[in-house]
Amino acid sequence: MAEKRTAERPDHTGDTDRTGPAAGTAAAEPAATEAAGAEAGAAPPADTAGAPVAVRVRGLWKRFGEQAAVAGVDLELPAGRFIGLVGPNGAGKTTTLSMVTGLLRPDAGQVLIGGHDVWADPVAVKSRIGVLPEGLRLFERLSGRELLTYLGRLRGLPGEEVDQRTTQLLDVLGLAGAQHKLVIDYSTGMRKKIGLAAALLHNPEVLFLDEPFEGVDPVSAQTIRGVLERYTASGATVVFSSHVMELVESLCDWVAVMAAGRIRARGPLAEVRGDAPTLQDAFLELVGAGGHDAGQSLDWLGGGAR
Ligand SMILES: Nc1ncnc2c1ncn2[C@@H]1O[C@H](COP(=O)(O)OP(=O)(O)OP(=O)(O)O)[C@@H](O)[C@H]1O
Repeated sequence: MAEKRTAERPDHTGDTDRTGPAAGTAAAEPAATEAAGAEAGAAPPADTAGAPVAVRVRGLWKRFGEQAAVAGVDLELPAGRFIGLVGPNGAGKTTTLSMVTGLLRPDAGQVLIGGHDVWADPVAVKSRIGVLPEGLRLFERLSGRELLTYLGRLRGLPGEEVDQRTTQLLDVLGLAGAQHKLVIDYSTGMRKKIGLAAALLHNPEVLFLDEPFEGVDPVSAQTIRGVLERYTASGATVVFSSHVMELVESLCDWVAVMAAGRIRARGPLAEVRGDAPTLQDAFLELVGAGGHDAGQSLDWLGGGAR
């Protein structure tokens, strides 16, 4: 299916950062046939309609063997928004976020955050972003407080400031009672919350969260929501991936829908949803799941003859 809306958008004249692939990007451009099938070579998208851009992605590719996990992603994410990256299993969300945050080197393409190239200028980028990746690895033998203190000092924050922010974050996220417990003994939800605290500690401009609500109870989810809403209200940007459409619909004001390594639609939530009653319906239509066999072929499953 063609991209849903961006073609109608006016060109973004303030977009001066669109240079070719960075010197720091690793491999050569993918084969011309593949690039032609995606967006490479086409005019870059004008996603943000003149709004300040927090993250600019150009021609991003990643292959694993024969498979193109990310197949020519061009994307501009507007600053100060709550942005949802949604897509079915295996769509390429994690691979994209890993490349955007400097955790995985792309085969081709460029990512700019605050105008800095993620691969050519990693220190400048890493001071501006916070990341809560999928399968977060933590220093398990530190307590929650020790972990935050250590990471805060690594970020170059003064000790007193780290202490104060650590106390506040532990308190707001409901971890004050567990601050002296070793991280290895934290539950899944507690790990998400300490990971979020670590990602927020240096007050980044852009926060990337891969499935931040997975394993988090409803009370904690509400707390996290509050923290993130306050954060975006101050002009910062949140980019998060999720499968839970209701959550994306209730939290995000801007979404990008990804399937088979490509962006299928992007823009303000209401525009991407279009005439569909819910984002879930729009999503199913966009990713072509409408005619999918929802288990009817499993006629042996359930009651009756065994
Ligand atoms: N390290 C890897 N080696 C080989 N294939 C990989 C690797 N990482 C991802 N892939 C493949 O790339 C594709 C995209 O995976 P990715 O994890 O980015 O998708 P996703 O949209 O985050 O999926 P999910 O919602 O299920 O987490 C998948 O087909 C996956 O099997």
